[in-house]
Formats: sequence, C-alpha cells, structure tokens
Amino acid sequence: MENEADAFYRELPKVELHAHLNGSVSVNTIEKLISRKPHLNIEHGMTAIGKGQRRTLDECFQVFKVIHQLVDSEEDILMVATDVIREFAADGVKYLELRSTPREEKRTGLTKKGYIESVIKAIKNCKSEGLDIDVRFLVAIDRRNGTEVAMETVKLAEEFMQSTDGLVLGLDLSGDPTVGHGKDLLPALLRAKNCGLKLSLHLSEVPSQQEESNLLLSLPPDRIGHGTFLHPEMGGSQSLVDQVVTNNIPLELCLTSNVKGQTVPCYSKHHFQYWYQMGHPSIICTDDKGVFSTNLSQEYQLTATTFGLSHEAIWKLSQQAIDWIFAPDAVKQQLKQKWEAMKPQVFK
Ligand SMILES: CNc1ncnc2c1ncn2[C@@H]1O[C@H](COP(=O)(O)O)[C@@H](O)[C@H]1O
Ligand SMILES: [Zn+2]
Repeated sequence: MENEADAFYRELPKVELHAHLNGSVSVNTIEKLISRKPHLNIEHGMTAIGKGQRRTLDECFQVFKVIHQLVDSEEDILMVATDVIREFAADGVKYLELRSTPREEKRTGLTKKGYIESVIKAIKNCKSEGLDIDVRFLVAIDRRNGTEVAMETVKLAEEFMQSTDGLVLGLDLSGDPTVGHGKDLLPALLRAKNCGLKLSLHLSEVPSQQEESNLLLSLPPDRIGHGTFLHPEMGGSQSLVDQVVTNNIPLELCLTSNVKGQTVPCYSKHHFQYWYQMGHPSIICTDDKGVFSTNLSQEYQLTATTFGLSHEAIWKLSQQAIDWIFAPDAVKQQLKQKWEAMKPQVFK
C-alpha cells in the first residue's frame, strides 16, 4: 500500500461486502507464500498493481492466475484467509463478507470442500483470537466454468449454509466478465435463491452486456458488484436502471479496482457519482485490496476527496452499508449499536 489513509478514515468503523480472498492477499503474505514456493520464480511485481499503474482487465486476470499458483493447499488457504481477516480488522472493518472460488488441486490433495473448510477454520480461529470483526463467507462461482460447475458450487454452498450456522450466507458470481454467459448460470442461481442463499452478482462490469444484465436482474440479485455500464451514459439503458431502482438493489462500488482495471477512465468519472446522487444504496468496497494495493479506509478517503463528501456524509455511507449485509437483522442491530458507541471517538 502506498498511502496511509488519514486517521478519520482508519478509525471510521466500516463494513466490507465485496472482497475476493485471493485478490486481497497483502505483500507480507505474498512474501511468505513466495518463500514457501521458491521454485515458482514469482516476484512481487507479478501479484500487485502499484500506485499510478494500470492494467487492462485481462491483465488483472493474469495476476489472479499467478496468485492461484501460490495458494494451492489447505495450509495456504488457512494462512491467506487468516492474514486477510486480521488485515481487514486492523483497518477498522467490523463486519466482512469474504468471497472465494473453491478450487481443487490434485498435487496437494486440495478439494473444493477442503477449500471451504479451510476458510471457515480461519474465520473461527480469528473469532477465538478475539478480533473485533464479524466475518461471513460467500461461495463464488467463476463464470468461465459453466453450467455444471455452477450447479455443483451451489450444492456445496447449500450444504455449508446448513452446517455452519450462518457463516456461509450466499453466493457470488464473478470471474472474467468477457468469458461465458449468464444464461448458462441462471438455473444454478435460481436454485441458490430458492434455497435461501443470498446472491451478489458481478453485473455489467464491462460494456455491451445489457442482455445478460437484463436476464440476471430478473432473478433479482440481492446485491450488484460494480454495475459500471448499467446506466445510459455508459451505454447501458434506462430500463436496466429502473429495474435496479425498483428492486432497490444496492451496488458494491470499488473505485480503485475500476480505475486500475481501466473500465473507468479516472476517479472523478466513477459511477459512484451517478448512483449516490440518486440516493441509491451505494456501498464502498475494495474488490481486491492486495492486487490493487489499497484498503477500505483509503477507498473511503478517495470517495470523500474525489466527490467532496464531508466526514458526516462518509459516516452515513459507512453506517448505511449495515442495511445491506447478508447476515440477519439481529446482527444489523448489533452493528448499528457499535457505530453509535464509536461515533464520539471517531469525531473527537
Ligand atoms: C477486478 N474485477 C473482478 N471481476 C470479476 N471477478 C473478479 C474480479 N476480481 C476478482 N475476481 C474473481 O476472484 C478471483 C480471485 O479470488 P478467489 O480465488 O475467488 O479467492 C478471480 O479469479 C476472479 O474469479
Ligand atoms: Zn469483484
């Protein structure tokens, strides 16, 4: 990370709802992984995009491949998830929904089930360490893998939802947006919805996906990742916007990710402005804090400086994010109380 955010943003209690596990791996953790696997000849420059640097979205997906080589056993996943949770907690995140795509790896004996179990174990370990952060898990579907894998993933998520007492709350649909089509995944997503899994879907992250977005919005999802090209100014349409507004579907907005991945030309042109001005639920998130060299405090500060938001407005933004978590109402109430209790200290 290049710049530390100011104290206000670091002390601000925050909710993180869009964080991919393997995109969130810090430089420190990458170092540990590299020393475990020196034969891979991986260097830091291959796993993160620094200040002022940009990559095409396609190049970003190459970075994930490199990280996946480094993280390929239960032991790695346990370490990575534990480190990531501790880092979010140290950044003032009080509630975190982590998402990750279960992988299997013949060489290390990793199974998809073992993958999810390792993440759950990390969550439980962090809880017993007494970290002041409530962590939940969303099982991710990589869109590139098609219908069958999607269905298999939903079944796994269902099992874990039942066996983890609310730790697994839902599903994420992600992966290279230029590969595959949402229509192939619709049956799996419908099944997920019907069995009570919440849905957060990457939608219109790249241009020209109106048809797919229209189809996926018919579910409708519980939250939208990015939604960069939904509105007419970006080549989307008023009818897509109307569907999002009518169903009051919150957007998870990741400024640095979109600027560094070049789907948005610069911070001031980020679609946060469009949705926030409308009063539509807009949630500031990191996406991949490791790959994009950022953290949530920094994203809030960038939002404030780019769009001229006061500390009060930023407070409201972080507090309102509580309404859109996937955990039940009792958790929302607890978090709201926590925010109230912390307010005097943050505004001291
Ligand atoms: C930059 N915008 C993005 N758009 C779409 N999918 C993304 C993404 N950033 C991350 N992922 C998804 O998350 C995976 C890495 O974490 P996990 O191995 O699942 O923990 C990537 O392989 C991709 O499927
Ligand atoms: Zn994402």
